[in-house]
Amino acid sequence: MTTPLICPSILASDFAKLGEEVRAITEAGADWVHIDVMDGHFVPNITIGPDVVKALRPHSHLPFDVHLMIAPVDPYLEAFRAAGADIMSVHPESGAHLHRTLRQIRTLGAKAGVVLNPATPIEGLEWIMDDLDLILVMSVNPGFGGQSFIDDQLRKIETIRVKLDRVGHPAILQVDGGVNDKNYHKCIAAGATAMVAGTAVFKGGPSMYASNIKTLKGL
Ligand SMILES: O=C(CO)[C@H](O)[C@H](O)COP(=O)(O)O
Ligand SMILES: [Fe+2]
Repeated sequence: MTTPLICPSILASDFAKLGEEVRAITEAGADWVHIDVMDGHFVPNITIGPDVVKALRPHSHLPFDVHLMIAPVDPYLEAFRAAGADIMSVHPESGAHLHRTLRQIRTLGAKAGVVLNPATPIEGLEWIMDDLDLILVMSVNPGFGGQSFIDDQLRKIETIRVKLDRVGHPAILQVDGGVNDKNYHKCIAAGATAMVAGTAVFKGGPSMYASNIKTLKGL
């Protein structure tokens, strides 16, 4: 079994100390920094904009994995890329032309990800495979941290894993929402290669980050 990438979601960090928190997870062995961008319209919560991403950029050399939960998303891609986003993941529901959006992300020099909500079917993936670096399966409905993992989504991960392997597609298969020390191994067994975790990484404060990350890696 391969060791998954751990992508702590800073949504669960102390927002009064964001720079410190990003440095702390970087030193604790995180692979990517997952940044949840919410607009209070596509999802019922408001979080981080490009200026905050830009301010955080000097605090870590790790890839910034920016999960865009905003609609429309297209007008903001350039700003997030300029602010330091390395991976930008979008929901099909956040714009009329997903294919164009994914191409635009790559044209900007970032890796392109598509995010599937719990109710979003996987059938549409077939037509965007050539334009994808990452597929993110949401194991909660997006909008908030600290929700419970929806077990059904393991079947979605498994199905996508089979499809990727069948054609040798190199996309990263990421899971986001409610990932913890009780279910991480199920995500890995289903074929996920990257796991987002907010609550499970930040619980216990900075002295726990390294051991929390190690646990999720199965080490
Ligand atoms: O995209 C998200 C919510 O929309 C977050 O990345 C996710 O909820 C992570 O937090 P937790 O691990 O606490 O569930
Ligand atoms: Fe997320």
